Amino acid sequence: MDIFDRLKATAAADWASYVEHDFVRQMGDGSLPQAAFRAYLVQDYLFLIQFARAYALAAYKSRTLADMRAAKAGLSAILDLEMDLHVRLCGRWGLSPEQLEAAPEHQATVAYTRFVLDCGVSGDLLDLHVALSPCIVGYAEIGARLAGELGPALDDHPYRDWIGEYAGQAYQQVARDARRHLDALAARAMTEARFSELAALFGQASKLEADFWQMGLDMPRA
Ligand SMILES: Cc1ncc(CO)c(N)n1
Repeated sequence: MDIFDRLKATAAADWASYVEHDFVRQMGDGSLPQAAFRAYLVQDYLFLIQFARAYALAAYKSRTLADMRAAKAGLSAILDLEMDLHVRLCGRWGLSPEQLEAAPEHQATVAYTRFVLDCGVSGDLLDLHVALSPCIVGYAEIGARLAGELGPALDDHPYRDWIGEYAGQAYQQVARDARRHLDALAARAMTEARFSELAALFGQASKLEADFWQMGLDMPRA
């Protein structure tokens, strides 16, 4: 069992509230209203801008080149891979990257991103990577699960671009690397006494992910 599986098992209920959220279920069966998906995706763009800062902070907090390269990989996954999806999908709805960047941040976006940034500022590199891990590994898990359930039906599914992106080779590899790096970091920096603190951070980040999905469901109705 790697550190990620241990964290997930310890924060099992919070993890389930995230990866099995109604938003995810509705995205999978195609019943998610497009307005909810749009509201979510615009906020997710703002979320990614803050997460890019969190990876830059991880580079700053790195004392080894290996840690710095892992932070750089996270930063480029956001700037060079993931954000393209948002720009492409929002472009179809007539939204430019400038308009996305200028959108007001929802409280759920502020809460989650600033929580993670604070974990990095007040803690060390392990705290920061633990707080970041539900994001990257969770989306890889959700994407792979939905793609697996849909099989060939993914081809003409309303959310095929999103599911395909997170189930795709490139993203899956980023998540595997992030998971391996977290394990190496824990082997170096974690004491058993610290584990419950880290599990609490992990559980909190998972809850904030669930709140982020919920924001997507609630916003069009607000
Ligand atoms: C809210 C959220 N969590 C995780 C990811 C995956 O990077 C994302 N794009 N957005």
